[in-house]
Amino acid sequence: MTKPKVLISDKMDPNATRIFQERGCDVDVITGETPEELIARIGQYDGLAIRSSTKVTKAVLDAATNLKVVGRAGIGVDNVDIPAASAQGVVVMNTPFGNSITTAEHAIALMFALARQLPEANAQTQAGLWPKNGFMGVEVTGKTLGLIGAGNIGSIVASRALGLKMKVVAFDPFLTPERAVEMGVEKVDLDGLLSRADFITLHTPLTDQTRNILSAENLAKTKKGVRIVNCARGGLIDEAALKAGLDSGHIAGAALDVFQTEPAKDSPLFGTPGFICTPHLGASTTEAQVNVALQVAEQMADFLVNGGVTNALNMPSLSAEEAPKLKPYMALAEKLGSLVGQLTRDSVPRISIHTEGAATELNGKPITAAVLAGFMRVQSATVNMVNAPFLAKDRGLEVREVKTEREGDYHTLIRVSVKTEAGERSVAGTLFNNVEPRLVEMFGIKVEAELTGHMMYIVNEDAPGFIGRIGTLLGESGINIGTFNLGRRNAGGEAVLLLSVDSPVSAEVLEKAQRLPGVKTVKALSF
Ligand SMILES: NC(=O)C1=CN([C@@H]2O[C@H](COP(=O)(O)OP(=O)(O)OC[C@H]3O[C@@H](n4cnc5c(N)ncnc54)[C@H](O)[C@@H]3O)[C@@H](O)[C@H]2O)C=CC1
Ligand SMILES: O=C(O)CCC(=O)C(=O)O
Repeated sequence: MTKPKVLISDKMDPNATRIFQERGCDVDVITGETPEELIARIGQYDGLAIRSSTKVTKAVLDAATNLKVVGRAGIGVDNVDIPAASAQGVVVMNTPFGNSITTAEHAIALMFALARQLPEANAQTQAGLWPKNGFMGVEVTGKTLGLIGAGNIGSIVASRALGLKMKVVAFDPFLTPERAVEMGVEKVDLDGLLSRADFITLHTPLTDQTRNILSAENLAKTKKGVRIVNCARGGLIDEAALKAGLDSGHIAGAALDVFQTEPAKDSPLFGTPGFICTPHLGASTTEAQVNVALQVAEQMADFLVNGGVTNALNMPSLSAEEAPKLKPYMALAEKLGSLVGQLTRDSVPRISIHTEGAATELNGKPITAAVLAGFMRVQSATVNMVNAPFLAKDRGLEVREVKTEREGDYHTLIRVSVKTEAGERSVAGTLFNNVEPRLVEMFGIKVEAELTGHMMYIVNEDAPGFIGRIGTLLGESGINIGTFNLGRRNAGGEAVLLLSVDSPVSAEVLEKAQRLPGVKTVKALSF
C-alpha cells in the first residue's frame, strides 16, 4: 500500500512531522507559499495540515484532487471553506482543546495590559522618560467582566476572572442556566452585558450571527470607560467604530489579538491612545503548539491510515477501535444504498435505514452516511461519506434511522427502504462471518447474493424454461455468468434473478433480455 502523503503548509511544531512519519505517512513541510503555489502543488496530497495562515479556498479544494482530509492545528476553521470541502468529500478536522488554556491566558494578559497600560508604560520607561505620573491604572478586583461566548475558552477565562475576584456576566445563547451556575457566571442578554461590563472579552467563533457583534450601535451601549479584549476573531468588532469610541474617550482601552484583515500590517487603530495589539498570538505558547501539532497529526494519520475520525466538523466521529468493526458494515450499507439508488427511477422524498441485531451496537452515523453515499453515487460520482449527508439535506431527502436491538432471521441486518411514488421499497443485507456483505432480501423477496462487479437484475414470471433462455442469451452474447441468484415471491409468481457477470452488459443485450417471454424488468447494475 502506498503511504498517504501529507503537506504541512503553515509553521507547526516539529512533533507533527514526527507523528505523521511514525504513523505511516510521508510528509512535506512547505510553508509561506502563495495561493497559486499551493494550488499547483496540492493535487499530490492526501492530507493538508494547517494553522491560520493557509486559506483553504474553493479554488484550492478544486485543485486538490487527491485530498481526503484538512487538519487545523487549532480551533477556528474560518480559513477553510467547509461547505466546499464537504461538497468535495474532504473531511475537515480541528483540535478543539489544545490551545484553549493558552488563548484564555492571553485574554487575561491583555486585560491586565489594558488595566495598567503596560505596553505604553514599558515603551516610555525604556525610552528613558520614567513616566511615573502618566499611568494611572484601574484594579480588576470587583469589576464586572462581560464574556461574549462561554464555550471552552470563555469558560476558562471566566474561571481565571473569578479567581481574580471579578464578577462575570456572560452572553451566549447556547449557555444553559445550569452550566452558567456551574461556571459561577450570571447569564445575561447582550444589552445587559453591554450596559454592565467594565471589561468585555470575546470568545465566539466568527459566524453570520457573531459577525460585527460589537457594531457601532452595540459599542454605543457600553459603559463609559469600558475596556475591550478580542482574542477570538477579527470581524467580531467594527474596527472603525472601535477607533471612534477610543478617540472620543467613551472606550478607555481596546486590546486586539485578531483583526478583520490579517496580517494587519496597517490599521487606523495603530497609534490610537488606549489601543494595544498582538499579531494573532493567542495560541502561541510552546505548550499549546506542541498540543495542537501532536493532536492534528495523530487525528489525520489515524484517519488516513485506519479510517478513524476524530473532531471532524463535517463527519461523524469514528474511533480507531470502531473503524475496523464498522468497515464491513459500511461496505454492506454502501452496496445496499447503491442497489436501491440504481433501481429507483422515481424521485425519493424519504430513505430509511433500519439496523437490527448486532448492527445496532455500532455507531449508526457512519452506516447512514455510507447508505446515502451509495444511494446518491448514481446521481454523482463524486459523492462520498463526507458529502452525502449534506447533499441529502440540500436535496430535501428525509433520512430516518431505526434500530431494533433484538435479532430477526439474521444475527445482524441492515435494511434500506425508500419511499417512492410506487410505495415503500426495501432491500436488506447481512454480514456472513461478520465480514462478508450479502444481500438477503429484495423488495420483499428472499434472495441471497453478493453485490459485486457487473450484475444483471431481472424480474420475471416464475415459469419453466426461463433460466435456460437467459443463459442461452448471455452465452450467445459472449457474457460469462459468475454467480446466479434466484428468489421468488411464491411458486409461479414473481421471481427475481441477480446474476453477476464477467463483463458489462450492453444496452442491446438488455433489450433482448427484456423481450424474453415473462420478463418484466431488466437492469444492468454495477458495484
Ligand atoms: N487568538 C487565537 O489565537 C485563538 C482564537 N480562537 C478563537 O476563539 C474562538 C472560541 O474558541 P472556543 O471557546 O474553543 O470555542 P467554543 O466553540 O468552545 O465556544 C464558542 C462559544 O461561542 C458561543 N456562541 C456561538 N454563537 C454565539 C453568539 N451568536 N453569541 C454569543 N455566543 C455565541 C457558543 O455557544 C460557544 O459556547 C474560536 O472560534 C476561535 O475563533 C481560538 C484559539 C486561538
Ligand atoms: O494557529 C494559530 O496561531 C491561531 C490559533 C487560532 O486562531 C485558533 O486556534 O483558532
